[in-house]
Amino acid sequence: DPVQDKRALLEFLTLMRPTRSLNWNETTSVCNTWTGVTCNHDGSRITAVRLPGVGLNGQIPPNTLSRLSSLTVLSLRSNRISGPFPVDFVELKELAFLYLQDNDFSGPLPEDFSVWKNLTSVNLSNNEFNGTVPDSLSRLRRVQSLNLANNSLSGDIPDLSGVSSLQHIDLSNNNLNGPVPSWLQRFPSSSYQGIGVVPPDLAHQQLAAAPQKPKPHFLGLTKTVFLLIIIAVSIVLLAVLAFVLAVCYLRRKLSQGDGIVNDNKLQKKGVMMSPEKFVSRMEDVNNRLSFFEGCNYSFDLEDLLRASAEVLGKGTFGTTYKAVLEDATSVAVKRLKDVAAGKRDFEQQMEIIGGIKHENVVELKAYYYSKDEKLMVYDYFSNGSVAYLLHGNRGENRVPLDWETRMSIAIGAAKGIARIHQENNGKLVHGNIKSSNIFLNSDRNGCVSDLGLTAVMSPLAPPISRQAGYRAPEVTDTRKSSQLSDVYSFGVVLLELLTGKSPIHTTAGDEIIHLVRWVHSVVREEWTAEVFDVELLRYTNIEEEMVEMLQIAMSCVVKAPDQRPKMSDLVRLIESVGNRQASLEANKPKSENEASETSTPSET
Ligand SMILES: Nc1ncnc2c1ncn2[C@@H]1O[C@H](COP(=O)(O)OP(=O)(O)OP(=O)(O)O)[C@@H](O)[C@H]1O
Repeated sequence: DPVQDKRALLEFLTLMRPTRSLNWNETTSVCNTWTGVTCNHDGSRITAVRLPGVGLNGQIPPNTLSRLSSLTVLSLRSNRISGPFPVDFVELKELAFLYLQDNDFSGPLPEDFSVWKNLTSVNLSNNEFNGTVPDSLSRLRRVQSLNLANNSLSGDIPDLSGVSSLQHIDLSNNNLNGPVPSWLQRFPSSSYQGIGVVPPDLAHQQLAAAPQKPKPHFLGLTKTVFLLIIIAVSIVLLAVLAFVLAVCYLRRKLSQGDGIVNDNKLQKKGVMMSPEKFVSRMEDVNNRLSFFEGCNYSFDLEDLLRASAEVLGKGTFGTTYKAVLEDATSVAVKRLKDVAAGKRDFEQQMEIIGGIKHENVVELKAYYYSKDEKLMVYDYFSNGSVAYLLHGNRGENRVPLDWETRMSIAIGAAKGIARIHQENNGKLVHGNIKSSNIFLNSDRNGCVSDLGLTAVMSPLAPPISRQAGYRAPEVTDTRKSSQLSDVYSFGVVLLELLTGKSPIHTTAGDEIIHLVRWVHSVVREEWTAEVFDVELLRYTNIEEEMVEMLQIAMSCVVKAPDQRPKMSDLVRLIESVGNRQASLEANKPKSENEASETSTPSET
């Protein structure tokens, strides 16, 4: 245990005396048991303290938190902390995420923000900070999100046009001088609404020039006007009261409802929930987002609920949302339905999945399990899935998916699946391989997502499942998936890459086509060339490779599972197709090489 850090936190706790009791016990392990505290890998230092809505009162005692010199995340939001911004926070040199919003801090902001070189996200909104916005903010190089809204800041808006990392800023509802600078105008207008856009001098001049009206006094009004005003005010008050009662009623319903998260909450933008209430409910049952080691995210379940969310799609196992967090990070959150496994089995499976660190497997960053909700959190892939790249955006401005990228997708996905098959003593099954679960990693190679869920879900029979086109014939329900049925599904993805067609699609005459059967029939008639995507016909010198890839794909989708190749063999085979083409290219005479490069559109 980090003894010094632990002592600093205990002193902080004793002096702050939160109204909600924390399980911070001198005799227990700070890294393993203390609520809201995270340590580094070897447990030698505390790196994150998150205490939102625990009823902290009064000023932060000096020389307590500031001794946690390895702290990167500090969240004390939604408490009743008062007093000035703690000057000794300058000691927290590693600080990257600082959340002090929704407190009663007052006084000026720190003058020199540049002492926190790693600062990535700062939220000081909803306090009573006054004074000016420090110029030193413009020297931050990593800051992505800055929220100073709803304070009493005044003076000029500093020039942050050079802070290229900035993705989100909110200066709204302060007394800052206008006009709104052009760099700020590239952000949504809500970022600067309610700041005084007229310089105070000008405002004075305008006031002086305006004819001064005598101040009305209610005793000077006629009786009828006075009565009318009273009636109007009463109606407004009644309406407000009715509204407040309705909101309270709805909130109660929600908190008693059958899930911590429901579709409405996730779909509505910026959903607010009383932090105190929410946190207590989470911690009562000791439910928190479980992050995996090495994950550099710093948000909690409440942040997820407050994030703006957009439905990406409904799949076999649930609905996936894109959530944009306060610090502008986007994550994909999969909300599972019909989980059959109990908590321990679920957690065990998540640990297996989250333990896989491979460039061709989409990393599970965190998960959440409660009786009513099961969530999985991944990085968000802004380019969309392979399904989107192949079948989406078929309009005029479609960017064709070139052959090299298709090969990189195939090789990457094959390596990812082969890696998954090594896990859990060589027994782990992906169970849901399809093009919407394959993305492009930073090297533009395929990487696979959504693995290992069949083991924890209720069984799904073929007619219900949307996996139909990818499912091997022997799989009668999803729980019977095997590594060899993964090979079949991967073969269907290869066919998709080669033909550009979805696994089940309809023709112009509404005939339903099953891709595997269609390819078989075309090949049987020896019209092999007909199967390939017309988009690929623009490239020269790739026919041989395409035919070899077609043979590999066909070997995966044979009916008898034991005649299918293993994933490790497939990696070798597909790589040899790619490598051979590369070496052919390299051995060509220079002029020829220049004239016709593989996967370069021909000049037709
Ligand atoms: N990490 C992610 N980043 C971006 N988009 C994603 C991410 N994960 C999933 N999606 C997209 O969200 C949509 C819904 O995904 P989801 O996995 O819930 O369903 P699916 O892939 O259609 O079916 P299944 O549940 O059988 O996998 C799909 O279009 C998928 O490509």
